[in-house]
Amino acid sequence: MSGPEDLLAALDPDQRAIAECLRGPVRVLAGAGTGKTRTITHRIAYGVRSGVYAADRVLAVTFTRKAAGELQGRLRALGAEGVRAHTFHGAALAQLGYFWPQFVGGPAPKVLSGKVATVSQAVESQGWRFGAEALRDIAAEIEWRKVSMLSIDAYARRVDDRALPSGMRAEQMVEAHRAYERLTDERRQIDFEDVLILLTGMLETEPRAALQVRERYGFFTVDEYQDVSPLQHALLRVWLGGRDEICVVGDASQTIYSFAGASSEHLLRFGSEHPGMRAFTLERNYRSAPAIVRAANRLMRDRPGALTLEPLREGGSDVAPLSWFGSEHDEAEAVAASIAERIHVGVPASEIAVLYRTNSQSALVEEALTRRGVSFRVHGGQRFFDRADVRQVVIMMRGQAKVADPRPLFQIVSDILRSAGWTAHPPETAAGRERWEAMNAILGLVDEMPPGAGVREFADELTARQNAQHEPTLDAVTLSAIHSSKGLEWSLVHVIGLVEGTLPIAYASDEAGLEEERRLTYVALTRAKEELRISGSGGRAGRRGGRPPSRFAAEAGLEPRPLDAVT
Ligand SMILES: Nc1ncnc2c1ncn2[C@@H]1O[C@H](COP(=O)(O)OP(=O)(O)OP(=O)(O)O)[C@@H](O)[C@H]1O
Repeated sequence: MSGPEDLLAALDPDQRAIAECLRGPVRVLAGAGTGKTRTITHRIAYGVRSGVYAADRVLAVTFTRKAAGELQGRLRALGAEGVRAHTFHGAALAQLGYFWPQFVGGPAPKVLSGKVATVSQAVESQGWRFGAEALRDIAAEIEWRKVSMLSIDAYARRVDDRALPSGMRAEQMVEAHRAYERLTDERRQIDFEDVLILLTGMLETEPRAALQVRERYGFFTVDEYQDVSPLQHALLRVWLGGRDEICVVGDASQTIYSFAGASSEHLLRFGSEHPGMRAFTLERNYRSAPAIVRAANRLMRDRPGALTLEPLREGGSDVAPLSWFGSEHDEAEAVAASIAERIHVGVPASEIAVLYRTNSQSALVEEALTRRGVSFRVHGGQRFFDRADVRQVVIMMRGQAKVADPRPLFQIVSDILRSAGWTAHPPETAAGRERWEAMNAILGLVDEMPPGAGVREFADELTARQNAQHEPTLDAVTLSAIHSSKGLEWSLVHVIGLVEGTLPIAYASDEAGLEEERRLTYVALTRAKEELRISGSGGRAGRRGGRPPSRFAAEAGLEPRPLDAVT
């Protein structure tokens, strides 16, 4: 492998200055597509390979397992193997499991996979009945209280300012919180947020535990820092224990989890918490064609903390105005037809995404794509390496690695896939197709192996990817909620449902709510590299209606032309 300096050659001067600033505190304000992930991975790899960081003392933190997997994969590719990339939750869970037997005794309590079932029982124990939606709202409210670090009494003092499910009184909501906590205590269960709360408390009160963590981790990097919650922020502070070896990167315009307690204030006020801060800004956009960057800039113009992106790429066509349809059904059909046509002319399916505000919007597009035989993958569904068929193949590959096999790697791998049911031609059904694409993606990884690699190296690569949840690219169109698309990019992006009531969503009625919807739209638009298509429809499937186009289309300069509009 080349020397550490070569790593810097892949960066522009601004990015390079950040990579070379290896000691904290460092804050990077980076607009969409300006290479912030590239910059922080190179910075970490440069620090490791130049000997400033010991790889096993570096912790890179992100918000989703997918992002952590990506980060881990990119670091590995840059020769920073031993660095850990985790979500806050993943890192906290591992530490809690480690310290609990030492400082509390016995195994750590079981973590609930979700709250709604327990909330439902808690509500029932009070003799109340609420529908499924209200139960989800109560669970979300419990989450919000915990990530905001409010005790139930402190919450009770603020409950009057909170939006509650219809028919629910403020005292009932507070009592629901108490009943939920009683139930989980009795059952010795903890939830997602408790993991962070308990670990933070333990590190604050057990100096020996704090010392161990601080010895273990000396250098912290947090990606997407604009979405840090007060609870995550508190945990980060105890991890640091007064040290300044931290680099945070984020973009206030991409804060899309305020509803769940996140706040870009931590990013914007980082300097007052870390007075020696070295501040950097990245505004050159490498990702998107200029017309896409212009639309994104227009949408965010004059918003607090917004950066103005400078398009670096040249060419590309204009972004077409909002396509407006009579119904969601017609919109889904048109989007699927256009995608099928683009694939037909050679755009890889893996470079196409359909993004939407709420998960329920994907069903019509799924149907329309299935009818056209287009493979797709719903992002946020089952994780690649959790699929039973993929797990089986990984095990078979490890078994095969134990025997000396002189055949070329491609042949060995395709034979194993065949014995797991893979065929050279795709099956017709959607489920069969999904499985086929998964097998194909494994075969595709053979091409990424260095020349001369054998089945043992391949099995090791699969295992490393499995451990890091670093998924291969599937040859399929991605369907994703905008929230889950953060950090990702595709050549062609369709943003559907740009309609008042959907984006912005109906319940975002106050200023803060609308601004969050605007940022969500900004995240969606800035995922596109070459081509961005936006659409909406006046009527809901099966219903007549007259909802107008989203205000954000006009604000981005993409309002429907009068001729396109169907009223
Ligand atoms: N110096 C560079 N030279 C060439 N391409 C670059 C450079 N920096 C970034 N890019 C490209 O720009 C795109 C965006 O980079 P990256 O994914 O790191 O951005 P990001 O800032 O994390 O984006 P976002 O915040 O929107 O998710 C990628 O395709 C990346 O390869």
